[in-house]
Amino acid sequence: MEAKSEARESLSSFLEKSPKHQADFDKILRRDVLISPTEEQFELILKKIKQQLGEGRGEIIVEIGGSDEYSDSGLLADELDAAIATIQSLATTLECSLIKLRERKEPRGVVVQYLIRKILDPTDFLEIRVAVVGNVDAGKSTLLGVLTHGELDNGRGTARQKLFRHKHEMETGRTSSVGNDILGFDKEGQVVNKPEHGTLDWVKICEKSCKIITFIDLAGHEKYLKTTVFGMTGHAPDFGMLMVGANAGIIGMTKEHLGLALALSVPVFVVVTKIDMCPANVLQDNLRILVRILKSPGCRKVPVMIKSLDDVILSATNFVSERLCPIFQVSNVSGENLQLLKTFLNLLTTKMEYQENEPAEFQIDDTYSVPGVGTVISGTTLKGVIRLNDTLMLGPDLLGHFQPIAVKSIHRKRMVVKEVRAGQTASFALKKIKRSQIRKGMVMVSPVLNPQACWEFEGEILILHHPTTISSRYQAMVHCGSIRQTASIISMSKDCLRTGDKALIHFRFIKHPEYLTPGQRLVFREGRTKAVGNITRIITSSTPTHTGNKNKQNKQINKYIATAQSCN
Ligand SMILES: Nc1nc2c(ncn2[C@@H]2O[C@H](COP(=O)(O)OP(=O)(O)OP(=O)(O)O)[C@@H](O)[C@H]2O)c(=O)[nH]1
Repeated sequence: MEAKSEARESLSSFLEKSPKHQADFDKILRRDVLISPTEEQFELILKKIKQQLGEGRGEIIVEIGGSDEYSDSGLLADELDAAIATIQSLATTLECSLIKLRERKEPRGVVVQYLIRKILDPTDFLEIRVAVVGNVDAGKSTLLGVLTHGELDNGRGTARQKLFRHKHEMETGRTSSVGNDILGFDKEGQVVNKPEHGTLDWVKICEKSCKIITFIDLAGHEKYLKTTVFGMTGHAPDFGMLMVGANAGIIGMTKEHLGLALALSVPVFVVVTKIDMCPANVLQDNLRILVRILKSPGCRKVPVMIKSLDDVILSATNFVSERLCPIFQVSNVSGENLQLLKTFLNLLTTKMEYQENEPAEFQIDDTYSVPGVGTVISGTTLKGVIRLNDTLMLGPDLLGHFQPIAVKSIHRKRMVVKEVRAGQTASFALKKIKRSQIRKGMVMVSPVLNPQACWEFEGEILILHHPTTISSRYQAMVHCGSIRQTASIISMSKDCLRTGDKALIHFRFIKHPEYLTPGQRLVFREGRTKAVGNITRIITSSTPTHTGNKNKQNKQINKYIATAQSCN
C-alpha cells in the first residue's frame, strides 16, 4: 500500500514538473472547441493532428473535455456527444481509427481520452521493437509464450514449450530472424495472434495488424552478454523490457542489462513475473530494492507501479520521457495484470525520429542462405525508403569497397512487400552474391551518399567502468549499430582514463574498415570495462596501420577476393 501511494505521488509530481509534451495541442482541443468548431477551427485541428500523427509515427492520444481551470473541466452529456462526433469526423477525414481509452469525471462533466491511429494498407503496419532483457529464469520465454500464443502457463513451462516449438519452425523458415517474437494489434487495439495447431502464421498476423510489437530476446546468461550488447545496438530497439522474477529479485545480469539500456538511452519498463508464487513480504522487499536501484543517482528513473488502466494510459502517454519507468507485476499462471501489460504495449509509440525523406540507409544484422532464393539479409532501415528493384551500394567489404546491388524481393516479418521505410525492419533477397561475402555490420545505402569506409574515427567517450586506467593502445570491442569489431585507441584527449572520465578518443579498427556516421551511439567494452559515447568524426583518408595479426588479415582478405571472384 505504502509502495503504491509512493509510486502515485512520484508519477503525479513527475508529470507536474516535466513540460507537458502535448501542451500546445491540448490548447487547441480545449473544452469548447470540439463541440461546434467553425470550419477554420476544424481545419486547424485537422492540420495539427496530422502533424502530430507524423511525429508519433501514425498514432496519438488525445484528450477531449479538459480545461485549464480544473473546476471548469469536463463536458456535459450533450456537449460530449457533439465533441465525439467532431473527433470521429476528424479521424475519418484523416483515415484513422478512434479507440476510446478511458473516461473520467471532472467537476463540470466528463473528460475522455482517445487513441487516434492511422489505418494503414493491409500490407503495412506500425512497428515497435522491444528488447527483452533480464536474468535467466525470470520467466521471459514464458511471458512471450503467453503473450504471443494467448494461453496461460502451468508454472512448469507449458507456455515456454509453445514458444520453443514455434521458434524451431521459424528457424527453418525463409527470412526468420532468430530470437524474435511478434504480437499484433488490430485497429481496435485487440491482439490478433491466433495460433493454429500451436503455430503462428506471421503473414496473417501482419495482414490483420495495425501495429506489431517485435520482441527481441536478449535476456540470459552472462556468457551471452556479447549477444545482448549486439542486440541492443544492432536491432535498434525502441524500448527495453526488463524482466525480474518476483521471488529472485534483482540478481545476476539484471543490473548489467539495465545499465546497458541506460547507456544506450533506450527507455525501459520492468515486468515482475511469478507474483502468484511469491510470498507478499518477499515481493515487497524485492520491489523496494528495485525502486531504490531505479531511483539511484546512476539511474535517475521515476519508477511507477502500474495497477490500473489509468496508470497504463498515463505512463504510456508520458513514456516518451526516458526517465519514467513503469513497473508491471504479473503472473503468467493466473494471468493477473497481463491485460494491463498488453494495453500498454498497444499504446507504445517510439520517440525515435526516422527520416523518410533522406537517402536510404539499411544496417545488416544477419545473413541467410535460403534454398531456391539465394542470399538473404535482414536488418533495419535507418533512413529513407527502399523499394523493390532499387539499386543500393552494399559494403564495405574487407577492402573497404562498396558494390552496387539490386533488391530483388522484400519481406517484412515474412510478408512480401514492395517497399520499406525508415524505422522498419526487413529482409532482402540479393542476387549474384554469396552469403560469405556479406557480414553483420555491413550496410546498404543509397548511391547518392557515395559511401566511404573508415579504419579510424573519433568519439566522445564516457568510461562507465574500468578496474584500473585506460591509456593509448588499449583494445576493446566496439559495438556500433550492427558493427562489432575490436578497435584500439590511438590517442586520447587525456593521458589516461579512469571510471567516470570523459574524453575524446581516436580509435582504429584492427581487422577491416567499417561504415560509420557521426552522431552514432557506440559501446566500447571488454571484460569488466565498459564505456559509451558518440561518434564525432569519421577519418576516411587514413590507410590502415595494421596492429593485429597481419598474416591472418591477409588470409582473410585473400579468401574474400577468391569468393568474390567465384561469384562473378
Ligand atoms: N508460478 C509461475 N511460474 C512461472 C511464471 N512465469 C514463468 N514461470 C515458470 O518459471 C520457469 C522459468 O521460466 P522461463 O520462461 O523459462 O524463464 P526465462 O527467463 O525465459 O529463462 P531463460 O529462457 O533460461 O532465460 C518455468 O518453469 C515457468 O513455467 C509465473 O508467472 N508464475
